[in-house]
Amino acid sequence: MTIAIHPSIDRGLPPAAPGFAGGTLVCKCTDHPVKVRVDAQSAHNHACGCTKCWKPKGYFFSMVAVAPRDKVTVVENGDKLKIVDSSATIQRYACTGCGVHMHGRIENTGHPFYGLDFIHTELSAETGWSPPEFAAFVSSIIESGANPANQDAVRARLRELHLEPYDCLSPPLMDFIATHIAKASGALAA
Ligand SMILES: N[C@@H](CCC(=O)N[C@@H](CSCO)C(=O)NCC(=O)O)C(=O)O
Ligand SMILES: [Zn+2]
Ligand SMILES: [Zn+2]
Repeated sequence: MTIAIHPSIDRGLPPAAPGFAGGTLVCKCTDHPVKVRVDAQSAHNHACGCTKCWKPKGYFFSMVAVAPRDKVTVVENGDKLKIVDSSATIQRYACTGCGVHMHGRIENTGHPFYGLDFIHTELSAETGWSPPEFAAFVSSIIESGANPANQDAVRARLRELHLEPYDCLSPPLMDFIATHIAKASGALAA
């Protein structure tokens, strides 16, 4: 049996559409859904196995990307949103009706990813978003209850999907984070 990763990823996603400029994320509530407009193409889309990112019920991976925070606007029913954990680096705004995370925001201006909001493009009806490029925090699915004995098979399935598995973020993103930290500490010239 094929290992399930994430419904949209298992189904297969189209490539990014040239010139694609965003869409509207809609939560799962049938009544008064929360809507968030993203006026930009997504970047760094990835499958994330961490315990914190929102994922569809029954799956161990989320699909999460980033977009500039000034391009992410709550347009309808924002009163239903609540921050899941205000002490987390990424403040995830979840719908109190259905539990879906609509966007995650970093308020620490010194953070390497400050200025970017985390979004789940599967919540949008538009097609053309950038598809996932890699799989992050794969070992972390064990923290959500995945059987450690299946990890080889999970990584093999991710590779089959052309999503190279990592246990943190991808090497370019980890290098970006380290470079930011080195410049802030003075280890590298700013
Ligand atoms: N093993 C932990 C890892 C959690 C973690 O560090 N998650 C990353 C990636 S989230 C999107 O890629 C992160 O940056 N977290 C910051 C935050 O969540 O505020 C676990 O699984 O919980
Ligand atoms: Zn909702
Ligand atoms: Zn995550």
